[in-house]
Amino acid sequence: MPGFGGLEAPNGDIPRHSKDGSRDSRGHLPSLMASSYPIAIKFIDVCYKVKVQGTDTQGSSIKRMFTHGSSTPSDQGSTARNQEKTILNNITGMVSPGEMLAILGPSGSGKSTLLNALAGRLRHDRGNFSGTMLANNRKPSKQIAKRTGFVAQDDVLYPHLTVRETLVFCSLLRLPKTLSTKDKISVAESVLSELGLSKCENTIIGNSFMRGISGGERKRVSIAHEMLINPSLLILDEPTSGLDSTAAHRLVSILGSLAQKGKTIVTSMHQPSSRVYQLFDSVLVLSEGRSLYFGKGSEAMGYFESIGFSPSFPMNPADFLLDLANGTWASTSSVSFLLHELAESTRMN
Ligand SMILES: Nc1ncnc2c1ncn2[C@@H]1O[C@H](COP(=O)(O)OP(=O)(O)OP(=O)(O)O)[C@@H](O)[C@H]1O
Repeated sequence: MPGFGGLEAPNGDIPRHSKDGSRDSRGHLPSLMASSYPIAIKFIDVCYKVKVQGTDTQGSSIKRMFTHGSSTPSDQGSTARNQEKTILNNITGMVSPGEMLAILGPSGSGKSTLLNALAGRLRHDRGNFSGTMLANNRKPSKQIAKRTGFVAQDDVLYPHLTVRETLVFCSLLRLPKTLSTKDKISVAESVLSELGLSKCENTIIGNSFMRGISGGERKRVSIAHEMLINPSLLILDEPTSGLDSTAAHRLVSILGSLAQKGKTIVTSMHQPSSRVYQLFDSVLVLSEGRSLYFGKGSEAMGYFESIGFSPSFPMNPADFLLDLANGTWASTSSVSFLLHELAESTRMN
């Protein structure tokens, strides 16, 4: 298990790009990919509940639509009432600089909600958030938010621009005025090559009507877009969705190399291959908003075996964990049974 100590942030507000655009002894801009401000994240007992509207009689609101509001005898007495839905239920974990944490779980298990919570993007007016969220052992500040890059599931890119134009345009808009135009362009070029986009730099982004770059390249452009501001914490929601396993492996390898440069990477993933799974330092497995496992990816199978859950033939660990989270692994492995076993083993340790 990763230690819970976390790195202390350096004192003061260290700029991500030096304000005067100063260069090192060889005349280069400061390294863009190395993190000058490491961020360690801890989240403890995170809960998120939302109010959803329910009715006493199932389907009565739909029936009312078809009967133009006139109530049927069976509807009489049914009233709309607010029910509370728990989307995240006591989720605890941490990730340090230099590490990649993968959040795994079936569709609807709460992965995106947790990522939004970690990025400070949860709408508090839409739900009730509780728990502790710490960045470098303190309440996340605005400085942390500025150093956080978020790559959403659905990217928004201009289809008519080429890859290079996209990144240069974004660099000119997002980087500080104190950097010269030439330096901003060189930042864009450096990110472009770091993410392996040089081959397609002059191809348009495209969309469903105009053929452009491939799906994998598109995902890398979205990541590059965030990398321009040299974030210390990079959060990605399903960056490999729609990619084949080779492209997914390539993309996650790039994320791994960013982590090795001191960045903190948190990513959700739907169905990683075993090759991709090996690249994760730690994994958090969610099932219906509850945590089934948090720890080193390499120790997950051994852990489940120790409490009586192991596949009868060699399996991709990610597939096995997803089967557990879905409750489809074996007849006795319903999620509630598994959670009961986990609770028992925690109580005994
Ligand atoms: N504001 C909200 N109001 C009501 N339900 C919500 C709200 N936000 C999320 N949910 C529900 O919470 C559950 C978790 O959603 P979330 O998007 O976090 O899941 P996910 O694991 O990321 O799913 P996917 O892999 O399909 O993207 C879903 O059932 C979703 O419908």
